[in-house]
Amino acid sequence: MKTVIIGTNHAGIAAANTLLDNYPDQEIVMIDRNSNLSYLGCGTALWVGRQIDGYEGLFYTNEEQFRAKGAEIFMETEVDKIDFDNKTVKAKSKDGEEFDVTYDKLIIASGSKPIIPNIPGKDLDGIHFLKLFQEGQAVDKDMSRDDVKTVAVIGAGYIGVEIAEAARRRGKNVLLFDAEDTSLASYYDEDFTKLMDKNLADNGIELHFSEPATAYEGDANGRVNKVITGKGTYDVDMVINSIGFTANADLGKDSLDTFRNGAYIVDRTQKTSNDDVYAVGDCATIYSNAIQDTTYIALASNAVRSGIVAGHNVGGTKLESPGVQGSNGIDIFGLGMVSTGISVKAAGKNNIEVLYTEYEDLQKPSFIKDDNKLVKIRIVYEKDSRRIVGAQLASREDISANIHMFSLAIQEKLTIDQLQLLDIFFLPHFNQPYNYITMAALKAK
Ligand SMILES: Cc1cc2nc3c(=O)[nH]c(=O)nc-3n(C[C@H](O)[C@H](O)[C@H](O)COP(=O)(O)OP(=O)(O)OC[C@H]3O[C@@H](n4cnc5c(N)ncnc54)[C@H](O)[C@@H]3O)c2cc1C
Ligand SMILES: NC(=O)C1=CN([C@@H]2O[C@H](COP(=O)(O)OP(=O)(O)OC[C@H]3O[C@@H](n4cnc5c(N)ncnc54)[C@H](O)[C@@H]3O)[C@@H](O)[C@H]2O)C=CC1
Repeated sequence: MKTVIIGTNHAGIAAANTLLDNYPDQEIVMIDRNSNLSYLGCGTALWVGRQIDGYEGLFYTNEEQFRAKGAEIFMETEVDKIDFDNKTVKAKSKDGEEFDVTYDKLIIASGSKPIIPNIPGKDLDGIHFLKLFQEGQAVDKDMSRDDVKTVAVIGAGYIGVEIAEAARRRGKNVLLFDAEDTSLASYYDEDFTKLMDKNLADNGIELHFSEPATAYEGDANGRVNKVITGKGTYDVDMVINSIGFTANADLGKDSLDTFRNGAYIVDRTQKTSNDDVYAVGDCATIYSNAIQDTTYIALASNAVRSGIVAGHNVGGTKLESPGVQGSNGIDIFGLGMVSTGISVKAAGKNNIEVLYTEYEDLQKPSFIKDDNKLVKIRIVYEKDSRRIVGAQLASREDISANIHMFSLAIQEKLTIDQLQLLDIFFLPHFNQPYNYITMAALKAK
């Protein structure tokens, strides 16, 4: 059996390793247009903000490791067409050499691409995106220029907030713009986003919300020097666009069923509408247990899991994904926030009628004087069924591991009432006897 994998980043790597490690008879061909693989984009802001020594540790594998396992791997090689009828991938190397590769099964792991704001001035120098390692390098280089004093970040989602922090840590004036009236609007409800907005402002980031950029202007050398919005004109020396990702799924768009954003629609085994073609990671849809429907969530965690699922199914072991909750987290200037499932706001957008319960308390009993910070929790549940559909937590303590339990609760359709008397251990070094999870659940109407 010969399997071709297009795209060798997180999803493609997970599929390839699953096949190579578990199905020795498989012939694996991996193709990627990039010169590197396994780059953890999540580390870009840490590196650019000088919170880690450099970028070297942000790669967790390389092409030699795949060759050693027996795969054939072509880097800097672009697939420009797939002939689904003849089960052939048409590829072109960086030297212009064109060649065909046939397959029995195909796994498309072509990922996502940043959404480009289609506004005047979008092609000026000094305007950046943050997806590839090379784009991180370009941002880092530009930020090292002495004449770059003011950085505009367009989009205050996860990438925007993280790179705004990094630019501030590099001593820049930072202007953060978003079309919504808060940061992180698609992940948290207002009570939580307000905490992050204050945190950003307290650390010197100038917030411009409900203020999308409408144009960029440049100097005589063609370098951006102004951001224009409906509310004003701002002098800037550099722009970073981070207004979201969309699926990079052009290769199969005329042959495979696609979602409203173009992603390949897949079933729980990652199979597309073609029996011999699987799609994994950011180029594919995913099943959300919170909304109980197919959706699109671009995360490395989902990419890895979907790659494992596809690998086993292609290898011959039927394995269905349990679906996801879109669990995610962020840490900015020491404020940590984690969420899973849907917020109250997102429930409204999905026409799901919900209630919520919340609680705020110190992590540990008040007699613990050191490292004892406030924790804010909100649990969102469906009004009629009382099924838990989301949770959000914020603290300056590391409370991140709590979110996994809520992820499991959503996956397993537990109700808010089942949480009330859940056995949660107590030790003052860690937590309180009247735990905030228990207290929030007991308060649920
Ligand atoms: C700055 C940043 C920070 C992030 N932080 C986090 C985080 O903290 N947590 C988290 O879970 N997620 C995070 N993400 C999201 C995460 O990186 C993506 O969800 C993940 O990369 C998706 O993996 P993927 O393999 O599906 O796609 P991609 O990473 O997009 O990889 C797709 C691969 O396909 C190749 N390719 C595409 N088309 C072709 C073609 N025609 N021919 C050959 N090769 C092709 C590309 O070169 C690429 O290597 C972050 C993303 C960024 C950019
Ligand atoms: N910590 C994590 O888990 C991280 C995850 N990622 C993932 O990578 C993907 C891409 O990240 P982002 O680009 O930050 O997307 P995002 O979806 O997190 O945020 C995009 C932001 O841009 C705003 N926006 C949209 N159009 C706009 C416009 N025209 N003008 C101004 N603002 C506009 C939105 O309101 C939103 O706040 C996401 O799926 C994200 O979850 C990225 C970084 C870190």
